[in-house]
Amino acid sequence: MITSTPDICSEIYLGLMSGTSLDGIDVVAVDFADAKPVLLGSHHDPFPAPLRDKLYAIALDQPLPISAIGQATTWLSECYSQSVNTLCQKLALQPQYIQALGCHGQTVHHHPIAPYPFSLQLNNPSLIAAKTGITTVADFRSKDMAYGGQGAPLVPAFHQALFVDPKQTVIVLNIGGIANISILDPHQPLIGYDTGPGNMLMDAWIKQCCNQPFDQDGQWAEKGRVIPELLERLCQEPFFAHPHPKSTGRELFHLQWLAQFLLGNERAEDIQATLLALTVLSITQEVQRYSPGRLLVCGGGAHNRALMQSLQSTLPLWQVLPTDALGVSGDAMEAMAFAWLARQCLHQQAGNAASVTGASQQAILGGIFRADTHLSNSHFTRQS
Ligand SMILES: Nc1ncnc2c1ncn2[C@@H]1O[C@H](COP(=O)(O)OP(=O)(O)OP(=O)(O)O)[C@@H](O)[C@H]1O
Ligand SMILES: CC(=O)N[C@H]1[C@@H]2OC[C@@H](O2)[C@@H](O)[C@@H]1O[C@H](C)C(=O)O
Repeated sequence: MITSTPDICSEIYLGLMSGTSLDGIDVVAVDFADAKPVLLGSHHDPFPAPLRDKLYAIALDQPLPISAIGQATTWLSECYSQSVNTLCQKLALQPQYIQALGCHGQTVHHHPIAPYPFSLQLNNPSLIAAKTGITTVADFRSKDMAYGGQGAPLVPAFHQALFVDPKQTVIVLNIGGIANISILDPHQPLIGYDTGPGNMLMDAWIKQCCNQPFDQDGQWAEKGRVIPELLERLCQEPFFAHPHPKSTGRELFHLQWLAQFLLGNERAEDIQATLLALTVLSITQEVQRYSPGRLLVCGGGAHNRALMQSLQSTLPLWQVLPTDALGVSGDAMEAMAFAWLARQCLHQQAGNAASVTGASQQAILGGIFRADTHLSNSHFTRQS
């Protein structure tokens, strides 16, 4: 809870992220008045199951009428607005005290290397501005791609602002649906890239085999044994050997991708153990390229005990810690980054790190969709 009412010149921004895991909506309120951003509060809403199914179908290219995509976008944006309004009510925060909301949208397709590259996030920021009364910043990836960048990952610059340490290498590892790393070497330009699957394949496999949304603490994976030949086949995927800058998504790492490597006689829990090993190996082979220091883990995968133990035992020279140990919530990290990116946009500062995405230059990211609360006759009341 906020203990005092902020003044109208506040530095309070909201950030909203719904990531590639498709588990739901994270919204945060952040105060940037001091050198270190302060998380004022957060809220999570799972997606309604039928919306989640629609978003999956769109992301997996299942045949759907275009109207279904339009409707899903409106539905999703109504859910986003509801989550924002719930957080504001929880914190007793009025829209006029909030500078802006940074709303990432829902990635359904990401094709940074293509004849006409694009990264598609479903989002209706005009609707969100209308329903929340908060100026909404959206479409963060397109400008970076217009300059030839990958459009992802965008969080490394925020990781750098939070965690750079003049005395040692710090790598920030986000384990969401996809895993990505930010390499914070005090003597080198910022680097960051996606390493491959985070939880995405493990989630999909346990959903198919056990109808569970995810493998709690990696317990099911721990019941299985890694199949070395399968792991080796999975590691042949060219994405893993590709040099950075690079980024990926559900369009590459899905169950059909996995199916092509299966012989059909494997035990289901052994496959899960092998998928966990793939996540660990694809991360650690990248981390080991850099001089040892601290590996700070955020995203939902930081809750997976088996995954965290395997990371630490594979990287004995590294200190593996959740970012929470340094006072920054790993569950709120990505949404906080989009609050920061919204602020960068309003302050006309760069949001991308060209050394990360490969863009030809830094750029102000995002489009601004203004709230209408200052217009006459708009006694703004939030709509649900
Ligand atoms: N206790 C737990 N044990 C194992 N896995 C967990 C646990 N808690 C969360 N997870 C994993 O974290 C996932 C959600 O992570 P997160 O919210 O970081 O994803 P995201 O924001 O969608 O991803 P991305 O970073 O790709 O955008 C869940 O789908 C699940 O796989
Ligand atoms: C296209 C897209 O949505 N990519 C996500 C995804 O989820 C994790 C990883 O892949 C990262 O590259 C990115 O998200 C974070 C927020 C980023 O841009 O840094």
